[in-house]
Amino acid sequence: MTPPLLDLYPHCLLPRLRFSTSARHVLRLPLHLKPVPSAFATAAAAAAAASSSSSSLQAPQVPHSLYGPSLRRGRPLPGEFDGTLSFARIFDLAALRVPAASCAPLERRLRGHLLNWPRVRNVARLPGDDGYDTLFSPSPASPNPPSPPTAVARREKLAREFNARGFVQFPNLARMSRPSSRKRKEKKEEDGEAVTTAKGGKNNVYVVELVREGNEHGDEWMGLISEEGFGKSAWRGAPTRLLLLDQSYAKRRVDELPEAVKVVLDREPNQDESSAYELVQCQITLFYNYWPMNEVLEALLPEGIIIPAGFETVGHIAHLNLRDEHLPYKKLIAQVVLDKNKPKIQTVVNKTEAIQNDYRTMLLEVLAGNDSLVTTVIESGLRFQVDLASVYWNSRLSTERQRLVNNVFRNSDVVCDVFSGVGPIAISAAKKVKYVYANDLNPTAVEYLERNIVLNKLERKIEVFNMDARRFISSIYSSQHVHPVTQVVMNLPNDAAEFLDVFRGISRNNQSGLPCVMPKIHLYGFSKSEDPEYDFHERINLTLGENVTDVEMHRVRLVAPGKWMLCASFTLPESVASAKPNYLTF
Ligand SMILES: C[S@@+](CC[C@H](N)C(=O)[O-])C[C@H]1O[C@@H](n2cnc3c(N)ncnc32)[C@H](O)[C@@H]1O
Repeated sequence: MTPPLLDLYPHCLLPRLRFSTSARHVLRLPLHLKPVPSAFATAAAAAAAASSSSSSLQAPQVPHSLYGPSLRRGRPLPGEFDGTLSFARIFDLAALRVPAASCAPLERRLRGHLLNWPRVRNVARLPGDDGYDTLFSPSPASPNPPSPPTAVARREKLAREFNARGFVQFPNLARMSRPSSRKRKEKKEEDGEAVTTAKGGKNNVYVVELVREGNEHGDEWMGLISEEGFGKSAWRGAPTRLLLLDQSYAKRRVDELPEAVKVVLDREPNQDESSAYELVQCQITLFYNYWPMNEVLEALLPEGIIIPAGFETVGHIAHLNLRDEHLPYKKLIAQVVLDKNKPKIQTVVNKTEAIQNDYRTMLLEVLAGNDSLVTTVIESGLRFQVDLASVYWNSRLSTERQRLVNNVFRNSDVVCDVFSGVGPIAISAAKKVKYVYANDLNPTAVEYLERNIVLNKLERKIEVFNMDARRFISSIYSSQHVHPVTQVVMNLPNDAAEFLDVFRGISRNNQSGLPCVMPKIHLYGFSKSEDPEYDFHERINLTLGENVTDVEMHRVRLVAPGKWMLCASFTLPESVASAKPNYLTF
């Protein structure tokens, strides 16, 4: 029976602080989910028995530090216990309200006592509390400060002084008169309801508000909390800032604070003997956009499931490798990955089957974002267009490609890339070496290879072939190619070694009239053996029918527990090149 669905909103903001368009979707999660951490006990219910393929493996739960923000701490927004999982969490803090001008020196002085949460600035400004000084500072000629102007007078003055430079001089006004295009768009998308991003951090990651109850300056601060800025309840004093204090000082009285903070509060009296700085209580609300991917996933997924920690990226595509236990939640996981990695990531896919076909392409399922699997990857300053649905690409091999090009190839080399794919080795080699022959069996890969050669303006240095590897190697050595090959790359790790026999007798077919140069071969392979180098060397000897000496082995990477990808580099023995061929290619 299909379990009932529970609507989960990535976060629930107050109506005027609605969710940004990127994450406004509703996450629909099967109700049979195990309760999410205690903070969300009301949101997701029941045990995660539903996953037929779920593994019994218990995830090592990372202990949560007692310090810093966490979805497990704080409290939800009021009135959010209606079955909706909320990611908005409120935390109580203490802050020093200080004049804006003293903020920077005080920040230095109170270092160690200020809030130190990732991605939260310890200086908070409140909307509306801005610009008064710039606009209405008394002229040096008149020592008496003018009485605060009325709202009408302020608007008139602004209108008089606002000109082309106004946007520089009065950033607040500029913001009010010309909302950013993004904000305008959001406004439209919100069915006419205004979305405000003015409060607190960037992109609604967090919002700081003063706690009004019990605040002796309650009325005064009311204006700051309004969104109207210069509206009728705007702040009338000089600009102030809040220096957010370390979370351990929340709700403490002045006499309970450390000496360094007390000194600031005690020793900076105003002319009227009142302190220039005051201790205020405030609250910070952290929204869905604030929380890192792993925290959100941990809240959403049933307890005991290993939280998918990472993914590979290919251009705008995030490539997940989900375990069986994740599959019932694959769309949910993908949506979180998308939300947390926008705008760089636009599409999230999962591999549905291990690579098995000749072209080494993957069967991918698009789980979130747009459906396009055609993307552009930039590697070592070169651009590669790739269609992940029909060609091979592996960003994890970029270090290995650089090793070959930077440390192994010389400028005078002529490189033969037998299994070139869309050209990451061939094209980066062509930037350096004299000439490149690049081949692949997959016609689509060859199409992209040609496209990428043009994209990187290397048409004159690469010749492209679309044939089987054996035929390609034979034809390179039998026909009259101008450039004698000095380096051969064979990057088809599962099977490349099997193709080595094609080198037997290649000098016999040499029709160039020139002596046959023995190329250096860079052959890739996998080994699960305890001694992977020995194992791979044995395979090379077997296929070539000779004992090849001086083989340099390089461990490229561990592709699975106990399984190494290796690169064996050796000069083709003359005895092999002149031996009787044991394989007919034509
Ligand atoms: C592992 S990929 C390597 C591609 C490229 N070197 C890279 O690093 O992206 C192997 C490539 O070999 C091609 N291939 C497979 N069998 C082949 C064959 N018999 N002859 C030529 N190319 C082949 C596949 O189409 C694939 O593009």
